Amino acid sequence: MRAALAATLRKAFSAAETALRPCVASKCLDFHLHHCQSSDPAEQRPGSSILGRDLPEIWATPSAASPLLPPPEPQSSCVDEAPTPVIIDGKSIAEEIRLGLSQEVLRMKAMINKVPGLAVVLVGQRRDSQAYVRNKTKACEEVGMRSLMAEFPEDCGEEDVLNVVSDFNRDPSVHGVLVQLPLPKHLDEERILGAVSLEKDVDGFHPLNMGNLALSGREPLFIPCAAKACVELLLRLGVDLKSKHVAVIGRSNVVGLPTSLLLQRHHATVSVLHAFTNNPQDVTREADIVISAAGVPNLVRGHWLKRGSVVIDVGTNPVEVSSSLRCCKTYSWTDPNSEQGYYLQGDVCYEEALQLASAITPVPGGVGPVTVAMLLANTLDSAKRLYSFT
Ligand SMILES: Nc1nc(=O)c2c([nH]1)NC[C@@H]1CN(c3ccc(C(=O)N[C@@H](CCC(=O)O)C(=O)O)cc3)C=[N+]21
Repeated sequence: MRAALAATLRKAFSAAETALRPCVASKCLDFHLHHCQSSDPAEQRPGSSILGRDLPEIWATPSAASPLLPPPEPQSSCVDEAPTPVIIDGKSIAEEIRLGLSQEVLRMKAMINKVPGLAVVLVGQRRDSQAYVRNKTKACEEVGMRSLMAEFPEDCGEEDVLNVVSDFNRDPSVHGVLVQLPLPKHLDEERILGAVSLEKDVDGFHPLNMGNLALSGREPLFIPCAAKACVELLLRLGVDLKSKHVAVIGRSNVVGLPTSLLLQRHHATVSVLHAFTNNPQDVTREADIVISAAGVPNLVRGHWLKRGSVVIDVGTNPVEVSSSLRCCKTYSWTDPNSEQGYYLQGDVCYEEALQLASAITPVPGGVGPVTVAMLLANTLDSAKRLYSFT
């Protein structure tokens, strides 16, 4: 498996059109701490992490001799075949991350006899939420963590949910509390998310964690899992985010907003597109990297993409099997969800994007599994912080 991953990464280095610097696939244990080593000594400071390096904000002043207008881009006339894109294998990357986590869990158990615990609160009967929560609890058990779950019917009262959140906050065996979103309309999401203890907010959705992610020089206790997954995948691909133009489609609290903030901490140039953006395709066509988290199946079409761009599809849209939305994607009858009456469709029209992208995440099997791995990583970090275990 490791050899296959290394081969994938080697392929990524040669295929990605973006300026790639040599980077060794990070070893399991330090997977979310240290990434590419730069040849620039100024960039080799300790603390280089998923949060990005702190760099001084110094604007380059154009010299008097420099022309007012940049020279025109050389018009490429080549009509040669597009190179085969790298399909980013989120499933095996997540597996590798989980392997590192399970080793850390074992070490913690052996040294201090503690095991990280994650508590999930699920309200209602949404089939997709049930499937995600199942994935989370299964992944927890796989790495030797404890998982707890509180389930409520769709029509439960707000106080019931708040009570269980505060029970989990007080439970010393719980290090992470996650309230699965979306909540039914009658529940006050803000109030419920705000009730999760800051130290156990492994989703990173607490306003203080989100605020600290936005403010330079500050460190949140937790970074939202999907944002972390996107950046982790890009770093593993060897993409140097500094000065890359990234178009983030969507500005949700769960994905779009934290992803755009985390990318800025990596000194990427970020355009955030949303439902009120005019001609979003004009912006995405200019982007080196497109990250879509709009929740709209097939929103991103081939003509939205620049050739050689990296495409990260965070959309996991459950589409009813009977629906006619299957315009681009070859429907897979082997998808386990098809038995449940729906299958997962990304935001990106995959077949069209394959013709243009240098690297792309599939749905399923792309960002999703890595997001779950990041949740486990946050839970482990939380337990480590509580016990001052290094
Ligand atoms: N409090 C909260 N935190 C979240 O992080 C959160 C949330 N609520 N609500 C919904 C979104 C969505 N999300 C996914 C996580 C994993 C997969 C995942 O594992 N997907 C698999 C397939 C899943 C399946 O088998 O159905 C894949 O893409 O391969 C998908 C989506 C987390 N979210």
